Amino acid sequence: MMADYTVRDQVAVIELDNPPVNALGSAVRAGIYDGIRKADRDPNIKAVVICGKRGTFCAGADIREFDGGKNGPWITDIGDFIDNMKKPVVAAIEGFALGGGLEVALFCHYRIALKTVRVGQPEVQIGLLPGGGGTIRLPRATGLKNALDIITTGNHVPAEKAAKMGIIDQIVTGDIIEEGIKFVKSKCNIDTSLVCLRMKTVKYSGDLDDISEAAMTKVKSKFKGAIAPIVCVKSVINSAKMPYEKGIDTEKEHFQDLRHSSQSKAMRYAFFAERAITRWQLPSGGNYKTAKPLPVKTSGVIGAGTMGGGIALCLITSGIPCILVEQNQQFLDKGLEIVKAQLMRTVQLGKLSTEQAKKCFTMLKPTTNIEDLKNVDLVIEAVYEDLKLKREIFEKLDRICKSETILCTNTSSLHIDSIATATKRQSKVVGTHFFAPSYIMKLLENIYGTKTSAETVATVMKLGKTIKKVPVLVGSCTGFVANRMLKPYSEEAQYCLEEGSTPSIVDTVLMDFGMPIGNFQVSDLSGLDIGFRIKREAARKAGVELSKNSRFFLGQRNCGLIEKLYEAGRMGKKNGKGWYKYESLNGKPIVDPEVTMLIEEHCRSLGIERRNIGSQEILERMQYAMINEGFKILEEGLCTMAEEIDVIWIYGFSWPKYMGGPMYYASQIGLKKIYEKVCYYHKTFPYSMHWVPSSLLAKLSQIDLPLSEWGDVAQGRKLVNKL
Ligand SMILES: CCCCCCC[C@H](O)CC(=O)SCCNC(=O)CCNC(=O)[C@H](O)C(C)(C)COP(=O)([O-])OP(=O)([O-])OC[C@H]1O[C@@H](n2cnc3c(N)ncnc32)[C@H](O)[C@@H]1OP(=O)([O-])[O-]
Ligand SMILES: NC(=O)c1ccc[n+]([C@@H]2O[C@H](COP(=O)([O-])OP(=O)(O)OC[C@H]3O[C@@H](n4cnc5c(N)ncnc54)[C@H](O)[C@@H]3O)[C@@H](O)[C@H]2O)c1
Repeated sequence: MMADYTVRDQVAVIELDNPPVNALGSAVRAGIYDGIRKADRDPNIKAVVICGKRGTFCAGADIREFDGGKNGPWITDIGDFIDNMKKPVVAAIEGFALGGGLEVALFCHYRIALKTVRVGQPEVQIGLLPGGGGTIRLPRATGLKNALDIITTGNHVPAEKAAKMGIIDQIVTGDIIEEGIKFVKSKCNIDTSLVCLRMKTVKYSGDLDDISEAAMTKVKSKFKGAIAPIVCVKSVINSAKMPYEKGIDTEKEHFQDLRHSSQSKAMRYAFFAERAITRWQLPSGGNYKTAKPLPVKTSGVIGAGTMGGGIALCLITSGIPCILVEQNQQFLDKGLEIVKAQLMRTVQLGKLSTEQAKKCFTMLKPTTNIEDLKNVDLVIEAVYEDLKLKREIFEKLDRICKSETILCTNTSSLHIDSIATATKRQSKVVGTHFFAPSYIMKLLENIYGTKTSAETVATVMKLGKTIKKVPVLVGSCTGFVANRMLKPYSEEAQYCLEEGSTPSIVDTVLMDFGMPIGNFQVSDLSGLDIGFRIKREAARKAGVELSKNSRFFLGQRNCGLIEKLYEAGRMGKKNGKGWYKYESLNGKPIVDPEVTMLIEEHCRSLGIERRNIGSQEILERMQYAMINEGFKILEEGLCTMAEEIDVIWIYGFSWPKYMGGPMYYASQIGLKKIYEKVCYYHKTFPYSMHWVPSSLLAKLSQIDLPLSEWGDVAQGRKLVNKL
């Protein structure tokens, strides 16, 4: 049994024991169920304490069991039994009480917790609803409003707040089991039916239908396309509408439906993918197990522009003092204003108090003297994307900084070695690629160079977690993984325009698929000048003319629309006109007939016949081109597992988690079909290199292997028979 049963001072102590987080698998549920029945039967037992081993109560149901058919008692059987017990039962909580863990605690007559505890119902984040009575009992403990908020967001609630909300009865200090025993013994003479949540009514104010409608509207706009939040709202509302038993039965039906839904399966995949990517390894052999991160107690950021200011903010809000270096006072003042404004916004959103924000700001030391960085543990460079400038800065840093300092670059495209070779400490140079807006976006693409040490990688992987990002380790190539995959995706979008589509049609197709924002809206946000400059730089490097009227550029298919829009002064949202027009800086994109005319004129001048392109074709071309690139990335060993690519798309480009990421999506469509389509488009568009089929994709399309093994095949760790 995975729950220990001991007796102390006439109190039965049931300790959940399932490493590492006491997940509530079938054996644990059986252990609790047997334990409470044993305690109830035993006349020498006066009360029961339920708690967890290893400093934590329980992180909920064992997610790995959801795909299989393991049985054991249903979780609410435990609740039904406790509800009828005369002996008081207390949940003594330390660490986490999440999902089914909180539900077990809500079955108990009382809940006590250490101050450091966090409780929550995070099921919605894996496409589920609380299926162990959470949607019916939590509203009875804390009222409808709080329960709706906790259950539809999945956010953790700290113990003291949970106590104010009525979820926790008492905050305690000291040994949690001792405290539990002391607490529950003081309740032995109480009529348990009076404190049992089943017997309580759900508190709310206003009209139930209005509350339901408002909650539905909120989740539909906040979690577009996701089913689970909608079902969560329905079930929580049921707690006030239906008798207890009916609410519980309906909740169980909803839970089973969601458990088998494609959305929940994808989100469960994403949950484990996020954890799998922490087990990184370098081609040179170092890995997450053997390498020890260096402490980062102080930091520096160079460049307080779009990215640097946000990066500095990530550091200081995580308690790491930061020296922010700019080239002159004017740029520094401008950068500081942006940092201040972002901090204010954080306060407005309730994420930091004014005092906390003030304290953070004191951790920022602005300067125009790069020499001030001499003693910091780690520096992140975020100056213009200019190799010569970056090399100069790294050469300087190498001279100035203590020998242990790790030097990071936020370059979005340059090879790490091309920067690292400016120093005599290549093992300590690494890419830390943040995504705009750098304070908000969760992805941190960490890039190793040929000589980057495992210790350096371990340090930036740990730093990523410390600053609340999702760090993913990748190898170095032009654009790294995220931007390299984005390129064919965006290029196909532009080709669709010149073949007959429009920005709003393409964007609508993508948003209907589940992307929060379309390709051309993103392009307007980043600024069309960026795309234009990248092409101009490529042309300069190759020593050729950038010709907007040529259908070929560097031997490949070319679409000159960006150049034409740029030339027409359309920079994107920043000047109110790009692929769309905007009435204000915060305005919504509006279809602009001028752009439609510009596209049509572009086609006329190049003799391109326009046609109707269906949404399926738009989706396939953008996504399959990018997925094909993903397989090439795996093949080249720049990622070691397909999960890394999916996490990059979820956190870098907001790919809907309920679709699992592009590689997972490919696995659901079937690699045979993807490969055939890639071959078809390659034949149709022979001048787009991104349609050259990946040989790994070709190989995998002939065998049926789970996604978790694609990286092994790519790297030769798993040999597959030649077909
Ligand atoms: C069929 C019968 C159903 C009964 C009905 C149940 C109804 C219920 O309402 C449904 C649920 O509870 S749904 C559940 C609702 N609960 C949640 O969604 C909570 C999910 N968990 C979390 O949010 C985080 O893990 C914590 C915040 C707990 C710890 O964070 P941290 O300190 O950064 O640690 P970390 O790195 O994150 O995890 C360490 C290791 O533990 C692993 N593992 C963790 N939880 C697991 C689980 N529930 N399961 C399995 N494994 C779980 C994790 O994979 C990793 O191992 P790996 O080998 O490396 O992959
Ligand atoms: N903007 C994005 O969306 C984005 C996303 C990811 C990565 N990046 C990368 O981040 C880096 C910075 O980009 P950005 O958009 O923040 O640029 P930016 O132009 O907004 O900011 C660059 C800043 O660097 C400062 N700077 C230039 N030379 C300096 C020097 N010698 N010493 C100190 N400061 C100096 C400039 O004054 C400017 O404030 C680039 O490498 C870019 O490729 C940008």
